Amino acid sequence: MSRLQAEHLYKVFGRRPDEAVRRLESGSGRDELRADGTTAAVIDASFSVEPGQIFVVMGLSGSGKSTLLRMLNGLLEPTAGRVLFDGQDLTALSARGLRDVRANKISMVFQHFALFPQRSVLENAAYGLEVQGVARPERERRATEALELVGLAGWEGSWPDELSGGMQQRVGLARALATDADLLLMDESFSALDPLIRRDMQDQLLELQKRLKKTIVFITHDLNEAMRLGDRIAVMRDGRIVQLGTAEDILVRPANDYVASFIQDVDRSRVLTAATVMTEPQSGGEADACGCETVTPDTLVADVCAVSARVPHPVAVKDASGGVVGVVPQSRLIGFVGDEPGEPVPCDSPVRLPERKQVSARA
Ligand SMILES: Nc1ncnc2c1ncn2[C@@H]1O[C@H](COP(=O)(O)OP(=O)(O)OP(=O)(O)O)[C@@H](O)[C@H]1O
Repeated sequence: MSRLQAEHLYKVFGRRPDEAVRRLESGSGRDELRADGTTAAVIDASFSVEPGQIFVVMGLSGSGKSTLLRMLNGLLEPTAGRVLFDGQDLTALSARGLRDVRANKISMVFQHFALFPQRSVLENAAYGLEVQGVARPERERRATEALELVGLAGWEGSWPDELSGGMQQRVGLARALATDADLLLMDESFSALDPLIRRDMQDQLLELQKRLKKTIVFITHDLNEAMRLGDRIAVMRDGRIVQLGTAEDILVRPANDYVASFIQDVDRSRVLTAATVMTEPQSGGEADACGCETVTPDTLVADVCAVSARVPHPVAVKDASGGVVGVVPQSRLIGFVGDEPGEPVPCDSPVRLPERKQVSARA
């Protein structure tokens, strides 16, 4: 069962929202409604998030990301549609039932760290557990563990203003992890950080995720961040999800001109993998017969290029059991960099070079 499902979610702000949904369903656009003073923030959003997945919602400012996220944790009631969490319809829960789910099963990590300045790092990390009513010794033990997970062991007694931005965000992450919630909702969590620290946090999240296997919905306006983090990505525009897929789907098969224009500046060699460029291994070929360097299907194309420069023949792609599942000839890599999917064409008028005179070694 999916951990989280959104079924035909709509959120309309303003007058007569139900009528607005009917108009949207019968083809009216967001701009038509806006002319009447109504904002369609989210229009017909459907998707599911599997346990252990990082699901990224990416879009420009005003595209509806935060509104969507707030419907996923029940902070906002959808105008139409349902949110199912482990099969349970959040939209049908009582206020109390919803509070329980939010306190115990869902954690939020915000862009602005939302730390209490007059509480220690440990108390901040334990805050979610305090809300759950967990006794002090137990919550301090779990908060200490969570701080260790995010690399902040030893900082428990410090105050938030003694920490850098990146460290403060890690306290926010520790707070979310300490509650043992199954679902983490991260709203532009790394957007306020400097680029290098941001990258560091992305790496750390991916590293933690390998161990913890949480289900994460991550909101961002940054396509590169979406591509680095997302197992699946929903691209939003003007309230609608315009494409839903893996980073590879979006890069290789953009759904429309809007998505295509978005991906123009993405360095594809740092997103796409050997699996996208490899060809069938030829039986009896060199790739599986030698001890040269090899790659795995998920090696980034940029790294395959580096290996290819060191290996005198197509690079072998091996799976976890060591079997060759494909090869990457250098011409494929050059074609990839130059965005040329075709094979080399034979030369139609080879130029004959004059034969070189043999130069005697003794001369
Ligand atoms: N409470 C509200 N009342 C009226 N309109 C709202 C409300 N909340 C959001 N909106 C409108 O809904 C649309 C989507 O807003 P939302 O904040 O969800 O977008 P976003 O993609 O998260 O943008 P940002 O990245 O700037 O936060 C915007 O046009 C916004 O002005």
